[in-house]
Amino acid sequence: MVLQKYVVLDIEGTVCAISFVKDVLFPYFLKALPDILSLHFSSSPPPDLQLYIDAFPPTVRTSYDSLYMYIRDLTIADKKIPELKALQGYVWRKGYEVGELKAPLFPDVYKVLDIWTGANCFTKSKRSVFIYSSGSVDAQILLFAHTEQGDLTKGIQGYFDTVRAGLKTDPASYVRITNQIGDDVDPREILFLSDNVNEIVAAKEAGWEAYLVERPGNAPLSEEDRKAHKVIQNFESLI
Ligand SMILES: CSCCC(=O)C(=O)COP(=O)(O)O
Repeated sequence: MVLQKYVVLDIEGTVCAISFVKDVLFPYFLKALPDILSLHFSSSPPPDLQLYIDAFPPTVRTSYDSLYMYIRDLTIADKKIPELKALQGYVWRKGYEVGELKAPLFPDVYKVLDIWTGANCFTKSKRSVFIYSSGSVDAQILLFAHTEQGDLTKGIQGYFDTVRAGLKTDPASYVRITNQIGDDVDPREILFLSDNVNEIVAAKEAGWEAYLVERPGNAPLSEEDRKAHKVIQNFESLI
């Protein structure tokens, strides 16, 4: 039996409700988008914004309307593509910094993160915690820095997104993360928690231990999923 010294957490549907992303973060982004694009097409666009916009295909960057519709449609379809995720993080930064956005993590997440990584944690309970999400690394750090219970980033050892690691449904991404966590890390020492069964399957193929997380508001799990994978409803069952 191998002890899982490392825990890798998905975000949406695992540490916070899907509704925070779909009903709060995405609408915030869509509301800000017209102003952001007007700024980009103005006579003095901010240079940092230019970099984010330049990542979109040249054919859609030709006018405000085509770029607006392209980005809006990608957001509504919840496309997990890096240029969209990077721009979303850019827009959410202001929302978090002015206090308009705060991430409501599930109560057990705060409690268990403290047990795993807090200053008072016993050696036996200690875990190194990492995040792996389709949201950009910048957006992940913002979220954990602005939770309803304050800044949790001190307890998190590292962040992975699809740019750093690859697609979450590809076993090779989990192999890349294993190597980035440390040269001598045995994949069996890593526990992955996610609400997405395809991600759990990919992580297991890379040799990780992986549990499905069932939270209120998530898509229902099939009987087959429940038979094939360990399912948890609360991180407290891990301590
Ligand atoms: C941390 S960014 C907000 C969530 C997000 O944009 C997203 O795509 C969530 O993806 P996940 O892989 O965490 O389900």
